[in-house]
Amino acid sequence: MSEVLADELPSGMHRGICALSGPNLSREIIGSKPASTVIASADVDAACTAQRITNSNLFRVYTNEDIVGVEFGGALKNIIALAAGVCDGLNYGDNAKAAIITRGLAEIGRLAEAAGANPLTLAGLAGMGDLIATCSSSLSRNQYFGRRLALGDSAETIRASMDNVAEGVDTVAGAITVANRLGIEMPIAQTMHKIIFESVPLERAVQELMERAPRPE
Ligand SMILES: NC(=O)C1=CN([C@@H]2O[C@H](COP(=O)(O)OP(=O)(O)OC[C@H]3O[C@@H](n4cnc5c(N)ncnc54)[C@H](O)[C@@H]3O)[C@@H](O)[C@H]2O)C=CC1
Ligand SMILES: O=C(CO)COP(=O)(O)O
Repeated sequence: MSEVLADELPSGMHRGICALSGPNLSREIIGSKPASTVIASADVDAACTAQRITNSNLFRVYTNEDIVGVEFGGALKNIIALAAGVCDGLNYGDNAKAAIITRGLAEIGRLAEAAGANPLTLAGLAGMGDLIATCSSSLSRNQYFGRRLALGDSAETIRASMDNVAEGVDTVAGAITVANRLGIEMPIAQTMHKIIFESVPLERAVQELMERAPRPE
């Protein structure tokens, strides 16, 4: 998103571009429940200004200079939330869900680092934090989409039935394109791509994920 803004805005405004991301399910925030987030910008002063404007006793805002890491964390976690929804919908249990979250974070980190992010950013609120919230919460639209896939609904049917956007669906294709370009393996994203865009039956796609050659963690 920051690249799109830079393309559209005059060059004098580029240094002020910030990205906000974190475990920020909007219904909880609207309900005045406490939350934390990250505002990232290559320009520390811009991030600090945005922090001053948005920080409150209910919304604790941290700054970060790694805008690439914050944006990749926010975008890619939606794909893993789709997979977490599939996992829940198939009643695979908590061990499988923890594996999806943890190995999901590993593949998000690989791609983000290859794109120039600091891997430590992905251990923070915009990475691990948002991943936990989105993969665990029944409020997540991406997780809901995954659960519906597991119930046998097609992506088109689910999309047509939703008022709002499960962003991970479109992000899957973009992430695979970037991953292929950078030579990064993203097995969970690739599995979601097979299920949503290649009509591979769900159980077969999951079996293929589990039957990949064993490797070090
Ligand atoms: N709702 C939430 O809890 C959270 C949302 N976000 C992110 O914030 C952003 C907005 O979220 P919401 O307002 O909840 O989503 P929403 O689904 O309610 O609204 C998205 C809006 O974008 C429009 N849109 C979709 N594709 C478009 C396109 N190609 N061109 C122009 N407009 C398009 C849709 O028509 C819709 O009005 C998303 O990126 C979402 O992932 C992040 C954290 C939490
Ligand atoms: O990004 C979110 C929480 O931080 C919201 O997740 P969904 O887009 O899946 O609802």
